[in-house]
Amino acid sequence: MHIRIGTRSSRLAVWQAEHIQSLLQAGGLTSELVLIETKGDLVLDRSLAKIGSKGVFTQELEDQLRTGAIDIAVHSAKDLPSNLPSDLHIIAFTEREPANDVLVSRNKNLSLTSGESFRIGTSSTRRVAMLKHYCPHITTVDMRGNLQTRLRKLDEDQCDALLLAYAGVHRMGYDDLIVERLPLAEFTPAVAQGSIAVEVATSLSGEVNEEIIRLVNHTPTEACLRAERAFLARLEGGCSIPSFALAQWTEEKTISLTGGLVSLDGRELIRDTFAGAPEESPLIGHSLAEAILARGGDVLLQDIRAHL
Ligand SMILES: NCc1[nH]cc(CCC(=O)O)c1CC(=O)O
Repeated sequence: MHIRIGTRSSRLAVWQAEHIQSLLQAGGLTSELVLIETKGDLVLDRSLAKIGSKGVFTQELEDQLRTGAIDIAVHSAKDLPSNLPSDLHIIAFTEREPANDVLVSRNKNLSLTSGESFRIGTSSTRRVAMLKHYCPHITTVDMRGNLQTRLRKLDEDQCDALLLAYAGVHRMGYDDLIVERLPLAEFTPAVAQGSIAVEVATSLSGEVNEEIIRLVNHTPTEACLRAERAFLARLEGGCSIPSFALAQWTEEKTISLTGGLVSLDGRELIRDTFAGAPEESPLIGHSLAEAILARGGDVLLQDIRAHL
């Protein structure tokens, strides 16, 4: 069985596709990478919120799944829209890396807790809004592009630090540049941050499906991410909305899901926690979303949509 793996061509995307490739290899499945450019890679002069449509990093890969040019598409799970078309689905999530954001800089003395003012490069509405909420002394500089491009901008002094997902920084081998790990309880990450997802067309044969799931899927991560993605789906939000959610396994083998919304100006932040059995993870996500909407999240969302 030979698998054609579709991936974006950024270094992080290729690393992730090669990671899936090695998991398949361990089970005796050979594979090759097919590099595909997406709108998110090509349009670099506008923020993701402005490009607007969900799936800016995924659409072209999904087109190739449909034509059968590739068998599976590998994505950062975070980049996948919460509502997939009915002819496509995610069959596997890799074991999640630590999900937190990290501060990356050449200056080891920088810290968000110092109260000192400095410039952080980020294009994420969630990170900008959370910084306004927790660290109003920080200024943000809009910064798109892949990890290498952002590091170059850091070195060109366009900002003093970057705020990034630990997972991507670690995968690229930049751990040495991490000057601070942000606490999950405050800087709760984006839905699905830290895991890699395998997406396929529903037409892919059952046998291949089963084998890929067996070799790649991490069941606890999957239960957590299905809860988080159900939360995001209920809010009808893509990665451009400043929402956040993190599900964790508890010692009692239940799932505890914390998540919410933050206003673009950072003034309002709504957060709540729901727990339940892993089999009910979509329900947990849905309940959390309902609670957030009922506590003022509905008005907040309207306001966010009007300003993006
Ligand atoms: N939208 C960009 C993106 N998508 C996934 C990751 C990091 C890897 C991951 O979360 O698995 C990143 C970069 C970042 O947010 O710093």
